[in-house]
Amino acid sequence: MYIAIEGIDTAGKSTQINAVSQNFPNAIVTKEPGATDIGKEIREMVLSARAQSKKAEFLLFLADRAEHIKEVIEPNIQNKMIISDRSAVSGVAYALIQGEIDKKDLIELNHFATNRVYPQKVFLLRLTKEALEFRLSKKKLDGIELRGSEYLLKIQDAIVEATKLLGLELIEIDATLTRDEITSKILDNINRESTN
Ligand SMILES: Nc1ncnc2c1ncn2[C@@H]1O[C@H](COP(=O)(O)OP(=O)(O)OP(=O)(O)O)[C@@H](O)[C@H]1O
Ligand SMILES: Cc1cn([C@H]2C[C@H](O)[C@@H](COP(=O)(O)O)O2)c(=O)[nH]c1=O
Repeated sequence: MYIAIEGIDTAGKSTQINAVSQNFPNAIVTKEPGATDIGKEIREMVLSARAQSKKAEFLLFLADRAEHIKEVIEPNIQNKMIISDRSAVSGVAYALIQGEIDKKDLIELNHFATNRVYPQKVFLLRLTKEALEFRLSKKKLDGIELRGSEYLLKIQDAIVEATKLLGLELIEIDATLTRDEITSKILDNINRESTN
């Protein structure tokens, strides 16, 4: 099974991936951007937010995604549990908010990059404005986080739209619950699927 943990910056994705993966010792734990050699270089470029063109930024994320699908997802999707920190859903959501690329093109370009290989389940960790601002205040912000909480909250809504546009299953979880409560909700959902 290929699952993606989605959410805006500081929603608790890494925390949950660490906890959930303890229950799947053979799982492939991966992320976008930056899981492959080329992806690591792309990650540095995009997080410094140097691209003047939003289209260039989108295409860099898409190049990272194509490499990730080819190197990490496709070789493992048949027989391994894959747990990914972000996915094409983030790609579509961030680009929806930029507004420079037509929705239909966004989806088609992602189909092209991914060979239509997508997560079977997308878990969205949903933050409140207060919790987001508190968590941002506790860390050194990268170029994208410096765009601010209003921007990130729009992305959170766009994640829901992106999941629908891609036709994927979305499970929303309140990211202000305790770490253990969130982990249990994710595991219950995954296990419910595998016993059906
Ligand atoms: N359920 C929770 N309750 C309170 N704090 C939490 C919870 N989950 C994570 N945190 C804290 O919030 C901060 C961000 O968590 P984490 O790094 O897991 O988020 P992230 O979504 O991976 O962030 P980013 O996208 O910025 O890398 C950390 O300080 C973490 O300890
Ligand atoms: C996949 C993807 C990501 N982003 C943004 C989202 C975050 O601000 C960063 C990634 O940082 P993280 O610490 O790994 O969460 O990149 C984006 O704008 N477009 C994308 O396709």
